[in-house]
Amino acid sequence: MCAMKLADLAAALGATLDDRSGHDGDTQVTGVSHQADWIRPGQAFVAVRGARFDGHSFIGEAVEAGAVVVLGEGLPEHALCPVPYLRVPHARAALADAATAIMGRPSDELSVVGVTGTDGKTTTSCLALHLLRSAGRSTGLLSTIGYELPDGVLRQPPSHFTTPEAPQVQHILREMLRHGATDAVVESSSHALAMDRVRGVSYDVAVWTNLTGEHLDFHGTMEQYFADKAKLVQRARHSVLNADDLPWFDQLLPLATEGGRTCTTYSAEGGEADWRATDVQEGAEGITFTLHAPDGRFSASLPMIGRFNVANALAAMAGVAATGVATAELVEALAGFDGVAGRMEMVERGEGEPRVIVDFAHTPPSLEKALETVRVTTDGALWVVIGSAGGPRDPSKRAPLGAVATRLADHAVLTEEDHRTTPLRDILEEMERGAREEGRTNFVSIGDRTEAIRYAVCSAAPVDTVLLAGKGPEETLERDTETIPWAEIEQARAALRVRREGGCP
Ligand SMILES: CC(=O)N[C@H]1[C@@H](OP(=O)(O)OP(=O)(O)OC[C@H]2O[C@@H](n3ccc(=O)[nH]c3=O)[C@H](O)[C@@H]2O)O[C@H](CO)[C@@H](O)[C@@H]1O[C@H](C)C(=O)N[C@@H](C)C(=O)N[C@H](CCC(=O)O)C(=O)O
Ligand SMILES: Nc1ncnc2c1ncn2[C@@H]1O[C@H](COP(=O)(O)OP(=O)(O)OP(=O)(O)O)[C@@H](O)[C@H]1O
Repeated sequence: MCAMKLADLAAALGATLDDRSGHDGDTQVTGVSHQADWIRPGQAFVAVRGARFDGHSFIGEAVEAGAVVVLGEGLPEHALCPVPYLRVPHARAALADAATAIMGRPSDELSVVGVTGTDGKTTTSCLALHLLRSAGRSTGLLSTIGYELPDGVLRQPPSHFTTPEAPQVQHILREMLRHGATDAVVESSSHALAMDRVRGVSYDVAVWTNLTGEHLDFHGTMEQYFADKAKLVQRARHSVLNADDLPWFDQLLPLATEGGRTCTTYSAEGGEADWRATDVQEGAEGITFTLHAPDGRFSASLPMIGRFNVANALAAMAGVAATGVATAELVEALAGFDGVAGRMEMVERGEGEPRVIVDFAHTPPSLEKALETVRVTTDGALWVVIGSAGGPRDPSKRAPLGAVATRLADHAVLTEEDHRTTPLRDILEEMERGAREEGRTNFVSIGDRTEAIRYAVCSAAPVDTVLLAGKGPEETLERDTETIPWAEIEQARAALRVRREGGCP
């Protein structure tokens, strides 16, 4: 177990001990958490003042669970803290620094590839993991889909995040090391970069996919969103940048090369870059292209659909090449990639059945790209089933999603997607408004997602494609205050079964 003395922890954080509670510097601190009900005996509780709660109100719960010290930006007047209180300037920074110190700075012993961007982070992370492992590197992964130690078993941290809070990040990196990892791929969300969840991770390589409007409810402006994500590039020894991602590429380039750090560039459009793709041919089962790499030209084959995956493949190859893997090896490994669950995943189908694809696209730009790319290999009509999340999630994307769905598909089925306590009718009306403003009427709204999927699968002709967008691999659906188990791929299979067995209306 990792542990450190309270006095050493205070020194490492540059913190002041509040003498109201007295203290013993020799107390062993065996871990740290921001969440009171996760505290185990001997750990430190960091009281974070958040948007919804003040962590100080959970001090009693944390101490009862065994917290030996509390860290925070200041104990409220008259508040009781029966254990030592360490005053720190920034609670989230202290959370990360404490976790990093207690876990013994695991990332210093790993070669870490970080991946950030609005779309394609998970796909690029999984591609990088596959390429590293194919090169014989013992590699771990931390990503939206969960985390993997080098044994390749997918596990879930105790909260569903792309990048969990710093104690989980540091713990998982330590576990990777304990299981013999030399390399790690860390998908790094903009929230994580903004909220110090990955402070304490020393990145060797930063991979940038792209930046489009998302999460503006949290970041406020595109400039702030960019600045938060750019932190990854500013911290890495080497960066891999997307030359097609304008205007951001031009702003990132100087940041990536500040202070003698290095960078490589890629372009899936065949533009000027170190890694380029030309002659892109999309087939029903995969894509081929000519790869122009710094050390030569190669014929590459990617067993995935979706033209944007060429960009993800280039990003992953350039990122892994920066850790010392030869291009020929990367090209060979790419051809053996199994894909990522819930991202352009094709559902098995029988004779006379439409092609059904499960995809995670849930932003207007990614939906646009998903529909455009699926269109290329669709002989008949294109159907899309799509919803938009409720609760605090960015409401400004609802109307654009309706617009994109009805403009680029022949038939759109608007439905639920984690509407939480937001009235579903309000979300659907926004999506319908977006469609109507485009002058489109090719949609129906069916609130129940199971029924919506069945309707599309039953209505589609054998030459058609049905894209089930938005849920991808997610395992739950949030309906009002209920969270129900969900598996989109099973929903798709069930709908095809209904069709096969003559159960369609
Ligand atoms: C905007 C955001 O990311 N907020 C996160 C943040 O909230 P916050 O700082 O406002 O904290 P708070 O909820 O007010 O709570 C304050 C403190 O009290 C503690 N607490 C709270 C309640 C309790 O019963 N006990 C307790 O100890 C909390 O752990 C926290 O330390 O810290 C909380 C504790 O970890 C998170 O639950 C919360 O995630 C919210 C719910 C969330 O949905 N985050 C999403 C948007 C997110 O992080 N997504 C990114 C990006 C995904 C993508 O790119 O698509 C991700 O990395 O997953
Ligand atoms: N490079 C890309 N550009 C645009 N869209 C993409 C790209 N890569 C993937 N997508 C689309 O975005 C969806 C999500 O892909 P992926 O999970 O890899 O991205 P992500 O950034 O991890 O998303 P999230 O953070 O929301 O999990 C895919 O299903 C696909 O439709």
